[in-house]
Amino acid sequence: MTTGETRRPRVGVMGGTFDPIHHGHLVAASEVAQSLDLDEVVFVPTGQPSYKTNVTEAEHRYLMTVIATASNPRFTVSRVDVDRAKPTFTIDTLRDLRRERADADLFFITGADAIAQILSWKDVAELWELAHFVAVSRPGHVLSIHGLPEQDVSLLEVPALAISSTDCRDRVRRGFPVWYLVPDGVVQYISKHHLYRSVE
Ligand SMILES: Nc1ncnc2c1ncn2[C@@H]1O[C@H](COP(=O)(O)OP(=O)(O)OP(=O)(O)O)[C@@H](O)[C@H]1O
Ligand SMILES: O=C(O)c1ccc[n+]([C@@H]2O[C@H](COP(=O)([O-])O)[C@@H](O)[C@H]2O)c1
Repeated sequence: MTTGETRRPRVGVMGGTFDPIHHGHLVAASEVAQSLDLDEVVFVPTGQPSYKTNVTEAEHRYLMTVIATASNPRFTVSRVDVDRAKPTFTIDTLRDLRRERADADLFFITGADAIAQILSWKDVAELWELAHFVAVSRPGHVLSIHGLPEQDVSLLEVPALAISSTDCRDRVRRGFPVWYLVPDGVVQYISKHHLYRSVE
């Protein structure tokens, strides 16, 4: 960059169902932000996820995401997917964020399990034009760029946290603690709103 040129903001986008958000999500976003020198990471809870059924009400998942990210000045939360009255597809997420952040470069963050499925995502050819994709390691999943466009996808090893939302929900349902798997405020939110007590 020559003197006088302004740097384009570098914005990470962490999409997820976040049912509930846990420390695996937060560590992934933090590590990518550090490694790619991001100015901000926007967490985007899905509205109605396209491939998951029986998820918790979007407003609860959104509020838990706000609570979990509140203490990090680089983390923000977007309602673009929660407020869209149709199933969530990343193509729509990125189109909306591009409109809002026309001056920024977007970096969509996924785990190793999600990137392995990406070729089946809606309008995948256009996804590469809207953002660079950063896939992070996740215990139990192979992190691979095989079959993906190398110029559009980066891989990053992050500290291994064997945490999943499925396991957190299951622990709450069985009466086991989720302290230290999810942020303290999220533990309290789950308890206050009696989430995950029974299988819907
Ligand atoms: N422990 C983890 N380490 C690294 N990446 C993760 C981890 N948990 C989730 N991710 C990634 O975060 C994104 C959002 O994940 P999601 O909200 O579906 O959580 P999950 O734990 O996979 O949920 P569930 O168990 O309900 O399927 C996905 O790209 C996923 O791969
Ligand atoms: O666009 C798609 O076709 C698509 C299919 C599956 C998942 N995604 C996105 O991948 C992210 C993680 O999804 P999930 O279901 O694992 O929480 C989230 O942002 C989803 O919107 C996107």
